[in-house]
Amino acid sequence: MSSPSTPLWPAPVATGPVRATVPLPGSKSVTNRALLLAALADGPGTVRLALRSRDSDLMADALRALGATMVPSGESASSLDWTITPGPVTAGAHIDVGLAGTVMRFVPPMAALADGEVSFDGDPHARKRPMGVILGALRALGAEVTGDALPFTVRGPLAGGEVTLDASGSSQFLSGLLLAGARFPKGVTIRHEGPPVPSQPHIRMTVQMLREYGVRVDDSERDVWRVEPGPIAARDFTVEPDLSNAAPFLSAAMVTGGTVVIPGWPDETTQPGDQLRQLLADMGAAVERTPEGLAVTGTGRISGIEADLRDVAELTPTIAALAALADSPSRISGVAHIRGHETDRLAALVTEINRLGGDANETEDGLEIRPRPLTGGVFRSYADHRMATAGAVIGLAVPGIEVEDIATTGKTLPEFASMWARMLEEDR
Ligand SMILES: O=C(O)C1=C[C@@H](OP(=O)(O)O)[C@@H](O)[C@H](O)C1
Ligand SMILES: C=C(OP(=O)(O)O)C(=O)O
Repeated sequence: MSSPSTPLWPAPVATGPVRATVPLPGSKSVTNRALLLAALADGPGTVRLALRSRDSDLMADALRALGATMVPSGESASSLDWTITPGPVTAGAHIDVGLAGTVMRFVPPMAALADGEVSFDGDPHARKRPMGVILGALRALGAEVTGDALPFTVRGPLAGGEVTLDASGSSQFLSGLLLAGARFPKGVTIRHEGPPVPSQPHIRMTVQMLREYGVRVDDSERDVWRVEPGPIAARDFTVEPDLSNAAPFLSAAMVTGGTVVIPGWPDETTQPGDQLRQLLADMGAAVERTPEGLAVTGTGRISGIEADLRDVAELTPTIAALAALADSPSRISGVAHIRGHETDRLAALVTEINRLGGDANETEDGLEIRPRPLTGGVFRSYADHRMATAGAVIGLAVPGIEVEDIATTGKTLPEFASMWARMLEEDR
């Protein structure tokens, strides 16, 4: 059970319909791509409104260790601007990836540009996250790599060229190779062979951002991506709000029958969190773009959902939390690979929902969740930010929920607990 090192957070129960406007800091996925592209660019550039969180700090530290000069300015609790001056990618560093998929999958291909060894390790659970596919690809492209999981070392330089891999375990295997690929002497051509690649919007995010940084990318053939060798153009880049982190706040509107507005919701975006507009509507919310931002209004009743979440896998914990509070059964499919996320999310969600008296089970590639009254108790987070926020969502409606280690939300949203409290106090 819990120990003093993982304190319990009494999840606040909503006393009425939530009415709040919740500005969100920058997207983790966009921030960490932009920082890396800026560090590989052909001159100094800026990344504005970057997320400030554990995952983005780890990325900044890694880029510094590999030779980039990273100067922060305009810092607030959860946001800052970076001025980044690239340098030659240097060997000899040890990189701590924490539990960040974007650091453990995006940085090794960049490290393979160095003329010498770079070593990697991370949190205990990071050693369990799948790495073999991308490390095998780096070997095939000419780098020397020890190990198939963390800890490992990468020794470049590599030539680049063509590689075939199975990215069904994580879209990040593709994104990592594509992001640094323009700097490989031969560029990179990646052919995916295997079951469908998850989190496709994140691959589109990678391709679009590469193009915005002046890189030529051909994604015209299904399951094949080609990045031409050439410079990455330095630029001034501004990060969008994190739409996946909007999920628990918008869920609060659904659970309490209130309204939550997220300012700055982009008209067009590659972020998978944009699909919350449809998913929450399917579960019974009214979703509206207003001049103030995206407004989600709930009725207090939540409909169960049948959804393939393969493209938006990182939303699964929040959707499962809503499903546990719904008045009809839910079936979530397409997300077998989230067993390799921050924790085995399918096992964790079933264990925690059922511990509260719920009725959930794993399927081969997802979850089934049937309505049942829940009771208070400990909701474990497994060092997973999205498990912690899922517990907070359930706690709005179920008295006595105590979320273990709410500070783990610092992975992508260090201010979560105070933002949650402010949302519940606010009355627009
Ligand atoms: O590239 C990215 O920024 C991400 C890709 C996805 O990974 P998977 O493809 O492993 O699901 C997503 O779940 C993760 O939160 C962020
Ligand atoms: C899967 C996630 O993160 P990571 O970038 O560590 O893979 C997530 O944020 O839900």
